[in-house]
Amino acid sequence: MIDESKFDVRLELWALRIPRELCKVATRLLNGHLLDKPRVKPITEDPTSERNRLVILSEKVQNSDLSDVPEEVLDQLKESCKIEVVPYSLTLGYSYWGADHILKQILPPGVEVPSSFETIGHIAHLNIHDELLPYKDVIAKVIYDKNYPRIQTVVNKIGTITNEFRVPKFEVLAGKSDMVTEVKQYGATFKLDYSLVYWNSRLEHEHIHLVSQFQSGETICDMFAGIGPFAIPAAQKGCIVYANDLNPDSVKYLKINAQANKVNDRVHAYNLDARKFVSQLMERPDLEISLGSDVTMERDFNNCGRLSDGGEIVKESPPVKVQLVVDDNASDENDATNLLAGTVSCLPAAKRPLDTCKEGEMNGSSSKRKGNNNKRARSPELSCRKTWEHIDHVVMNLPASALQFLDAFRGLIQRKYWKGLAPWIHCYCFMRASETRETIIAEAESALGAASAIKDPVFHRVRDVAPNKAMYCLSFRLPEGCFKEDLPIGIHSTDGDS
Ligand SMILES: C[S@@+](CC[C@H](N)C(=O)[O-])C[C@H]1O[C@@H](n2cnc3c(N)ncnc32)[C@H](O)[C@@H]1O
Repeated sequence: MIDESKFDVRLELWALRIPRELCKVATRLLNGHLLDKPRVKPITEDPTSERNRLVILSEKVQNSDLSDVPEEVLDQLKESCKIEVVPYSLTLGYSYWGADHILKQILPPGVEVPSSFETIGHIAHLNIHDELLPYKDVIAKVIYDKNYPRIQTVVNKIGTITNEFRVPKFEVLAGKSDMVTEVKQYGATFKLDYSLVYWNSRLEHEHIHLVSQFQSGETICDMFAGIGPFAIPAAQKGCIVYANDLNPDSVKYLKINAQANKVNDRVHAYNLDARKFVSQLMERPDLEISLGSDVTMERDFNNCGRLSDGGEIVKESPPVKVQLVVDDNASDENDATNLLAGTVSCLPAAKRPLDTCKEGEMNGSSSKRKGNNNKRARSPELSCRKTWEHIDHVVMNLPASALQFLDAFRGLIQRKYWKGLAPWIHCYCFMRASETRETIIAEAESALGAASAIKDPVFHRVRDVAPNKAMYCLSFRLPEGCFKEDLPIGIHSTDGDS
């Protein structure tokens, strides 16, 4: 498909034939007059003799009398050996040139050369503009050739993302059709199927920036967790994370990743709509049963269900409404399955309130621990979370609509059960040129309910996503006005009451 010989550039140069033991001396003396091309060594074998080497001179040395090299340099060289000047031909071919150079020659003049791409493990993700689509195969081939073996699959995004899982459609343009890959971020490993789940390598700094605000031992609720780029590092830091995603494939990989990073006893995975998830997590159950053993009880999960082997959500019946005390000891196996199956072990309700579950007691101080997180002993305190009593941080990374999901918090928390400060909400959103911080806050407050003024909001610019559109994170403490007792009569959470 590519005629590689078209990229050959032949250079006619001069070289010095010298005894091989003088290579070092010659290189030092001829500094500034040697061939200077990336990835090409200026000293090479002499095809006529084992005992000699050829020292290739720069293109600036144009004559065999070496008149372009200062006389004192030549004199010093001549003191060491007899100098023989020989012609030297060098061909810089397809394998020599970078993708940018080759694509510039292939593509029409004036177009932007698409030689950069997002890397997801072994996959290169291109967004080829319409005008360059006729060249998509050759572009992919060049990018593949120039980045192999690091890159083994080159894909192009087709159309715009329309599905709720935020997963683009891709066509594989070069290399193997394997979309399951592995990404490393700040010491964590993430396995994912890029054709089935959301992933954005450009958010790496943001993931770690947000997690840096969490303290070991805190409870985190991640409403749109994906495959776990907030959840896993937070758990590695010593947090207990309740992580949810509507996409069953994301939950599948979230659990795989929790296991692979040895934090599966700290990450509890759910496959629910985010509104239902927070309401089930933060609303106090009707009836508290504390049996002091692992007696299995059923719980009303309303319209949610468990993950079947095929990944669909299976509805359970009959519903029995009891308190959910999360069985963290079951988390090694499969949290989503345990919880969503409607069968949970009712462990002893926390013997101590949450705020006594301190870092050092919980896990031997994971943040200070060197090396692998899994070396800590499993602690019974991992089971002590009552999420309707306290959650420290809620992460909402679905920028296109997370603000609207804030309505899930209306009247959700009951002050009489809640312990400590209201949770921090970290709500990602887009801000267009026509919008301001004030309009974003107004939208958030409207979703939270009329009585809920957001105090001391913190805006953090994440990245520009288009010329007139930036991604932000709006952080604030859930306003007091959202507590059930303070809600004006008639305003309720949209999903928590079902
Ligand atoms: C922008 S991605 C962010 C994922 C992850 N936090 C990250 O940073 O990679 C948004 C995620 O929300 C999930 N999602 C979309 N709608 C949802 C809903 N109604 N409830 C729960 N999750 C949802 C998608 O499947 C997707 O994984």
